[in-house]
Amino acid sequence: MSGAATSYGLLWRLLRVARPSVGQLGAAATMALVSAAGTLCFPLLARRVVDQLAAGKTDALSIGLLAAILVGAALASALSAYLLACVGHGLVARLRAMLVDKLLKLPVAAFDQDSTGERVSRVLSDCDAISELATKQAVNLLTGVLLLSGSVGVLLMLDVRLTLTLLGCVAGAFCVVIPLALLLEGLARSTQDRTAKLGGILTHVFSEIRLVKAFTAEGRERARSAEEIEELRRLGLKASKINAALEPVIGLALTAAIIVILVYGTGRVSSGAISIGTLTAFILYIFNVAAPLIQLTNFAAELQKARGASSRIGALLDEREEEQGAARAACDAQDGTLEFRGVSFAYPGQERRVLDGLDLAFRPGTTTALVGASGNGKTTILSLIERFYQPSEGELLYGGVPIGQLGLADWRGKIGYVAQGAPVMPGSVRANITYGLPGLYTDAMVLAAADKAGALAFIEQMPQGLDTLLIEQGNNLSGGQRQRIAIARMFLRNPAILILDEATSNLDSETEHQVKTALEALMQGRTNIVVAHRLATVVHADCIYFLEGGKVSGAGNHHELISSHPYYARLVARQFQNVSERPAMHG
Ligand SMILES: Nc1ncnc2c1ncn2[C@@H]1O[C@H](COP(=O)(O)OP(=O)(O)OP(=O)(O)O)[C@@H](O)[C@H]1O
Repeated sequence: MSGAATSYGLLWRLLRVARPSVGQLGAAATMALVSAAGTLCFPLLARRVVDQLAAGKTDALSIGLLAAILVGAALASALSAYLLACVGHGLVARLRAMLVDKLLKLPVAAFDQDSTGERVSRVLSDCDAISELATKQAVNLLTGVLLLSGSVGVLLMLDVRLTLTLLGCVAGAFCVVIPLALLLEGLARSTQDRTAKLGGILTHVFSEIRLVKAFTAEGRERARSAEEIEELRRLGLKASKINAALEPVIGLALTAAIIVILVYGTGRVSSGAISIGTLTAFILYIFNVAAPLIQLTNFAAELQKARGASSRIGALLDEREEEQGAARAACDAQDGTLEFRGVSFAYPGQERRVLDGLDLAFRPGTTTALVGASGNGKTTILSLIERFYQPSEGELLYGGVPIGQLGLADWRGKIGYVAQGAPVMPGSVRANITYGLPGLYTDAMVLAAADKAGALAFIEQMPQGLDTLLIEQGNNLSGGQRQRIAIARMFLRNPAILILDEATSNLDSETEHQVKTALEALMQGRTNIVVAHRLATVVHADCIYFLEGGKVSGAGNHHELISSHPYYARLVARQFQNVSERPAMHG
């Protein structure tokens, strides 16, 4: 299939799934046709009235009819515009909801690219282009064709020579106008792309504003945006130049057409070939011919825009979704050992293996620690457990069943992950503690969980307690408070597999003790996986995996590793001698 056919096919596919209301669209088209018919009749009636006036007669009925047609056409046009807006807004809303749904179903890997934010906002605004084409432009095409063919038909009946003169004038004018209009459309598209790019850059900058300010990188960011802003200025200026030229060109062309028709037409009136009313009708029909031609030019431009938009949306809709797995439920924690068997992994699009033939076992009722210098794949192991990525080789088994065969939601429901940064979502403290949990929780249950996590005291001190709103990224909470909210969530979630990414690293010693006690209670009977940055955290683990270069270079409990793994023994000696040497782990 050719590229053009594919993009038209995509456009059609999107229109079908967005289901514009056929009833409303039909009513809008009918109203637009009524308005076009009124516009078409108006010059003919005006001709009659003018001829009557020229003959010294006044016909109240004709004048009344003329006024009624004018008002009726205007009302029908307004109603059509309103109905089209209704259809358009509904269509955009459905397309956007569909895209958001799709985005939520994409795997984590789809969001690893740098331009994700820009792509998402671009695609969401692309919906407008599809809606514009399906509603306003489709009806414009219909009325445009009707008005143009109707007008030309009527004019030919009135006077063939004058009609050909008129068409020649209008065609000449459009030879200049159409290229300018298409150029303008291209510029509008480039402007949209650049605006989306600038939006992407600024979203990044402001979500990491602390980093920018801490490193006094305002100048660098200003320069980065300045490039886009300058390009937008250049595009805007170009568009303004064309716009500035376009209006006078259209004005001049129409005036020239009127003059030609007047000069030529007056001669025809003098010779008695046509009446003065017919000449008036001709002048009025100039607009009936010019307006649809402008509409058709717009339609061509909007069609190009919608094709571009639909190919971007189509590409997103065709992206592979996260595998949901079979409906098979995961087994219970008691018999569910989580195993990595010969697991290797390279991030999508990269050759380097971050994990290389790993064999790991995480047993129920035990705590397993992952230890290793920074960048050795600890977080990657957690991502594979969460099924954010698929292993390149080997498999993960739970209770002997490959985890890919388990229902994804069921599987993730078994895991509780307390991430290092403990991100929070915008919303109340209550909404954050119960985030993603099915069922209803009473305040008493939420507060009991907060109490166990050592979060009760600071929640009670907040102005609205559980109803206090946490702003974006939880900036009105300290790191330790965010972590305790995340831990409280775990108490309610009650997961079979508990992943702690050094969950107590952000707490002061008093709270740390409190949370550790609570965590110990929480960890009872679960499969606990701890990513440790401080060796003190792993001393009591049942098993420690020491990761180096994507492989396990040592496994065993603390004492076993001290005797079998010289590097581990050296780190322990150094860290327990001098706590300040902790960063050695992050070598
Ligand atoms: N989304 C990604 N795309 C490509 N490479 C990645 C991605 N995430 C991590 N990596 C790379 O994979 C390697 C392992 O990263 P990982 O985050 O698993 O290490 P880590 O042991 O958890 O480090 P740390 O202790 O600093 O958190 C690193 O070299 C990192 O650059």
